[in-house]
Amino acid sequence: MSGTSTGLMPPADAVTPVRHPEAPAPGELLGAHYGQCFGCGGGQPHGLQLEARAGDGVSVTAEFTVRPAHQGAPGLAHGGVLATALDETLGSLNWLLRVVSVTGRLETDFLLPVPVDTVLYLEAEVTAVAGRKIYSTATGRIGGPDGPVAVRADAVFIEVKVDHFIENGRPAEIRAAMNDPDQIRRVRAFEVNP
Ligand SMILES: CCCCCCCC/C=C\CCCCCCCC(=O)SCCNC(=O)CCNC(=O)[C@H](O)C(C)(C)COP(=O)(O)OP(=O)(O)OC[C@H]1O[C@@H](n2cnc3c(N)ncnc32)[C@H](O)[C@@H]1OP(=O)(O)O
Repeated sequence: MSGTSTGLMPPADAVTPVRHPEAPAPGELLGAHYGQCFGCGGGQPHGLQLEARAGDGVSVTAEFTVRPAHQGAPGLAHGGVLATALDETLGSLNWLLRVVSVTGRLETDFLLPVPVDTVLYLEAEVTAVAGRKIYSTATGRIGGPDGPVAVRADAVFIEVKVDHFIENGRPAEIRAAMNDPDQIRRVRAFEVNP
């Protein structure tokens, strides 16, 4: 773990992450966890529409194409959008652990500017688990797996129950999600009785 903040250092009792036996096979597309998610949902026209695939062990890969709606400076991706791409890729590690978790801390290094039309190739892996704390790291490369690293992040995600969303989300969206069979099916991948 190369995080520089104290909260990103796994404690001494942290353990090696274990891929869930029913995790999607390496290479399998993971799909959106929520259709209206700004990071991965197909229902957000200006969203990132990031597509993640299961990797080996507790890892994922993902691709995100930078579009004009994602600009900060002329012709360049906004840093917050790039942080979102890293956050979303790290969040999709949930599918490999079969645990629901949310970002507690995300530390991002921006190493190169990322032009519009770039395909950002992302890789993320869980490095350690300590109780509810899931430590992970990610990189984003320009153009493909052998491209130069433009952004990188270290994170700690915190495991939550599905109730976290039910209790905190706006009621209208929660009701709609609970009435959507696709959404319930996705949640069942994490918990039997959401
Ligand atoms: C049918 C209904 C439909 C539902 C559909 C749902 C589908 C779901 C599927 C998949 C979802 C995946 C979504 C991924 C999306 C991409 C990722 C995001 O952007 S997530 C959004 C941004 N993040 C937040 O909004 C978190 C806001 N924060 C919180 O809610 C709380 O602070 C929370 C849950 C993180 C922790 O609160 P506590 O009260 O549960 O727990 P405490 O006791 O504070 O912390 C537990 C342990 O974690 C450490 N911790 C907490 N925050 C930390 C931090 N910031 N840095 C380091 N450690 C932290 C603490 O020190 C503690 O550690 P010690 O067990 O004592 O050793």
